[in-house]
Amino acid sequence: MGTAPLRVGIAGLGTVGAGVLKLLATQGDLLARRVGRPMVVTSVSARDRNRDRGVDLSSVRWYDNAVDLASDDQVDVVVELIGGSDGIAARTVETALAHGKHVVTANKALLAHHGTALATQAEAQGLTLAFEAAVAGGIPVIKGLREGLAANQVREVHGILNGTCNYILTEMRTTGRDFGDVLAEAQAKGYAEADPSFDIDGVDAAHKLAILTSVAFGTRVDFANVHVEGIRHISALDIDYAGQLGYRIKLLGIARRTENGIEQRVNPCMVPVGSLIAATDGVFNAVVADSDFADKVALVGRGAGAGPTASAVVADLVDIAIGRRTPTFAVPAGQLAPLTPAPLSARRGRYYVRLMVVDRPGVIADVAAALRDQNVSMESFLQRGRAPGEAVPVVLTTHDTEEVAMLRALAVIGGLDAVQETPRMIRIEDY
Ligand SMILES: NC(=O)C1=CN([C@@H]2O[C@H](COP(=O)(O)OP(=O)(O)OC[C@H]3O[C@@H](n4cnc5c(N)ncnc54)[C@H](O)[C@@H]3O)[C@@H](O)[C@H]2O)C=CC1
Ligand SMILES: N[C@@H](CC=O)C(=O)O
Ligand code: NA
Repeated sequence: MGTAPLRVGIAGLGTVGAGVLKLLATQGDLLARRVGRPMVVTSVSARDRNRDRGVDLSSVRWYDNAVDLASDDQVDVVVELIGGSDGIAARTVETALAHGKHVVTANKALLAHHGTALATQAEAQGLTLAFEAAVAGGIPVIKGLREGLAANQVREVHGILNGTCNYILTEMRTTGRDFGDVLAEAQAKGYAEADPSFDIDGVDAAHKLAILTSVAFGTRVDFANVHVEGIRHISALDIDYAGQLGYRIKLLGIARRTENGIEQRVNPCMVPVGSLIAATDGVFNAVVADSDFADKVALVGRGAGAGPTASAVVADLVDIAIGRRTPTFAVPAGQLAPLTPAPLSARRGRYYVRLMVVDRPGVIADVAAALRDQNVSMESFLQRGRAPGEAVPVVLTTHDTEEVAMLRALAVIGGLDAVQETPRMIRIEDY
């Protein structure tokens, strides 16, 4: 350590990279006072050298190839802000570690796929691999879990982990705007991934959940065992019915310890209107950890965007500058346990179902019979208006039931002549 500057190389100068440059330029004095030495950007790499990023880079070394930056001997820490699970981002991080440099990254895709291996590589050399920005943007959720809740056994972590989806669902509900329009706006604001299908298909939230699970439960990062559903099929009709029933629809990530193993899933859920999760709107994320001694702890904040994400990146740089070190995923990488996945079909809980049903006598009796045959008990039933001979929405909610029974009943219901579209099922979580 000492008072020598911490020399930072930044690979990737897009939304987050430019945000980090701006933050370091703005807060330089404050940070130097806090860590006892300056943090200096010595090298950068991006695709377009000529783009104006609002910061003078004339005295900074420029690399067309980020992998070359990763072996620059005037760099102590490589900040990887390119993105992608493989390719250039992975090679940059591996090269940096191989050259004895600490790494800070916001790249959840990379960590979800290679987190355990990279942590092993970093820890073997006494290096830091830090990623606060990778999960829930500016919210200090990794530090909160890993350091703040270090004394606890975590039972469950759940929350809103994708700002783009939450922004879309919020705008659709409050303004009635079209899905595609709102997505374009989220992209313009710098919230979405380079390929926004990662956001709307739930993959980005699943990457983050896989990382959270590892930190919370001391298991190897296991993205392959996350059940993933996105928000493409959520219609204005479902959002409206959710409101009538006293719920909001949110895309949630849930990691839960069960008697069958650890359940990891990302899917749209209905949550009660009065809950913290329901009240978390727009680009905000919320993460709730339930643990044995601390009980429930909730963190809420901006999950995407230049400023909040840069704040998390620089917080990791502060740790490196002052020599504050912890195992990458809370437990030394070599001691992370393999994850035993709990089958999602074992979930017990309530369900919302929407059917598009031809309005004719006897149909509802057939639906009710299919539910009865699987021991699924109905809690409420809604059919508004009549349109004899035409398809009308029919909505029902269930009491607690096993997912496997629900799915069997829906397979029968979906096969009825009078049911016109694939039944839509949304899990209800009483958070
Ligand atoms: N945008 C956000 O709100 C958040 C983004 N992240 C993550 O941060 C990372 C960066 O995201 P954004 O800044 O939004 O992306 P972006 O697309 O705005 O920026 C990517 C940067 O990487 C550079 N790049 C691409 N290929 C390159 C190559 N071969 N060599 C050198 N540079 C290359 C581009 O020129 C660009 O400067 C991703 O991993 C993303 O998932 C994490 C949290 C929030
Ligand atoms: N695309 C992501 C960015 C932050 O991780 C999101 O929308 O949450
Ligand atoms: Na974070």
